[in-house]
Amino acid sequence: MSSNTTSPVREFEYKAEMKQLLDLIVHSLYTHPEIFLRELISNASDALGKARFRMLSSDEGLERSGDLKITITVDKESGNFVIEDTGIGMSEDELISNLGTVAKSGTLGFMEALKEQQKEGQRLDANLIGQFGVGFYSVFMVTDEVTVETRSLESGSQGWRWKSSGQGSYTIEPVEREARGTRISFTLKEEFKEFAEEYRIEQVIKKYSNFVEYPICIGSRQINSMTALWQRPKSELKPEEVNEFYKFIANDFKDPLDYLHVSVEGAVSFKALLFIPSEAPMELLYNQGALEKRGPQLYVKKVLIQNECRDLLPEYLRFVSGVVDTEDLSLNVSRELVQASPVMAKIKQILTSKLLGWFDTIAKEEPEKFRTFYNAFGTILKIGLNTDFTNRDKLIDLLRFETTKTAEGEYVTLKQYSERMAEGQTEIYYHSGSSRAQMLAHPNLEYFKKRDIEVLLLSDPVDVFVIPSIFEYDKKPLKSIEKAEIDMSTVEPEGERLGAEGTVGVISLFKEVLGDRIADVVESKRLVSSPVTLVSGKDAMDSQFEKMMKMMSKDADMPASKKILEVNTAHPIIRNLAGKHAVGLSTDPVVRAAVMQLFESALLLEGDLESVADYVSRMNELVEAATRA
Ligand SMILES: Nc1ncnc2c1ncn2[C@@H]1O[C@H](COP(=O)(O)OP(=O)(O)OP(=O)(O)O)[C@@H](O)[C@H]1O
Repeated sequence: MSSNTTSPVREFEYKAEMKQLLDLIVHSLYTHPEIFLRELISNASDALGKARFRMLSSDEGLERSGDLKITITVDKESGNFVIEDTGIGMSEDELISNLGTVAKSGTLGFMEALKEQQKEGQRLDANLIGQFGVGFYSVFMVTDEVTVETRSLESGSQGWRWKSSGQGSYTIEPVEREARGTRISFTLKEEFKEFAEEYRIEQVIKKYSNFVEYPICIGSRQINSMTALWQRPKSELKPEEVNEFYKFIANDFKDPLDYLHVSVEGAVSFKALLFIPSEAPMELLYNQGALEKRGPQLYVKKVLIQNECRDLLPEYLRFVSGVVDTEDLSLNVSRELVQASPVMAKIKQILTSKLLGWFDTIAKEEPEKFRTFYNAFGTILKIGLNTDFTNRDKLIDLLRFETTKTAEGEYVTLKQYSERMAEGQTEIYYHSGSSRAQMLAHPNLEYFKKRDIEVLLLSDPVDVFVIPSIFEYDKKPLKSIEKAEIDMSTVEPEGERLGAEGTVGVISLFKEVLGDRIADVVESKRLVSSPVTLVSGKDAMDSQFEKMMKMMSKDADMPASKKILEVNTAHPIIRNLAGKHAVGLSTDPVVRAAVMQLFESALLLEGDLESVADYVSRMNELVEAATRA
């Protein structure tokens, strides 16, 4: 390509603002220098998109020959780098306005952001470049001089060469250029010669531009093997292909549990391909806080804008991975603008509702799959109950519970529970504890077993935070069975109850021995076969909830709130103690030890017994007394 000798090379000065910007790019950006390649590819892909559009929308005067593609050619020895596209190209005026000035509104924002970072003493991140629409200039991070040769796709148009060292000026001259589109060439600075290695370029392409919809070739080899799957109609998606895509974007080695293809046209338009992983990712298993940083990838017009976009889904749905691609945002939108954009808010709202609907469909149509899903992500979903009030009812219907009437690992919904409640039952009962076995052994269940009333068994630690906040389902209040307020019509205990006098006596004995370790002692209506049990007062915290609070609080010595002790006045032990009291043996050490032991056994069942040593030594005293000749 020779320069046209009849036209002089014209030199242009950059404006002061532009000089400042270039200076920042050359001297201040340290992290992610590979961004330059993403930016050049993104510009090339835009240019190809515009060319395709022009070709589709007008018939005449355009050069249509050749494929729409991007070709990269490198020379390892010299560090020469060339990227060429067959896109729309630029006229002289376009070159001047596009590559010579900073007319973009994003640029000032970019400089501000860089200055902010600099103030905070951070290493400046080239990633910012893409967010502010000054992508082309990132090339000055890796080279001292750039040549752009370009020719517009209008038939018979003149070719132009633009050249700059990014210092203070650039030159433009006409050239003879046969090919349509743009060719950008430069020599890499010594420290960036890695980008003249094919493997390195391939890495960067795979990382940022794998789903650009035009071929990106190094020489004649196409690197971006996959197309933008989400852009295809759902019916054309092959499961193997979709699985491969998932593994690539989610860095998972297993196939996803399921995927959802979304295509929305209307007030906002976007396409999405979303995945439920087959297992909860490690980082989420141990740290739900990690949700905050996750999110699907955001593409704008098939160009990757953000890898983990937090604004597309509410936190409790961010275990879902995938891609969202919209035409309704501008490519050079900044992160702050993405966040504040009404487009994003709308997409988030639509996606949330689609996802919840999808989970519900899985539940109805593929119960086994739903069980796997719920076991892995149920706990995370529950976060939504206290954060997403718009979708609360949908979330409540997705909840699953084991109950006293299900087998282990079998679930019911609140709807099922409520529909099979016996006549006369007006409340939904739950019991929380650390395991199913421990919960089933609890004396507080005796009443419900005897009356054949189903009780939800909550063993997920987060349940105690979320389930009570449901308050009621289908107008039926949810009640913890350990609350003293539950209205229990008397169920017949095993054996005969004490008379009024005996009851008053034994209660006063318990009160006197236990003193301020207990809030109150009352006659139990719920116990059938156990002598005593502990319950919480109407306004007291549920004991499981209290335990969680204690675990989370720094104050490990936080005292447990006092419980109400219920005594079963038909139980032989209680009757015996009433007898001792009646004959004036309240101060007998064995009687007192027996009372204390009953109380501490109840604590033990709750998991609240503090001194096991005292408990065991008292037990030995009692055994000794019982075995005394
Ligand atoms: N390969 C190309 N072919 C045609 N025009 C190009 C090419 N590269 C850049 N341009 C033009 O130069 C302009 C400036 O590019 P630059 O990368 O600085 O910003 P941008 O592309 O608008 O923003 P961003 O890089 O964030 O998408 C582009 O908008 C485009 O008009």
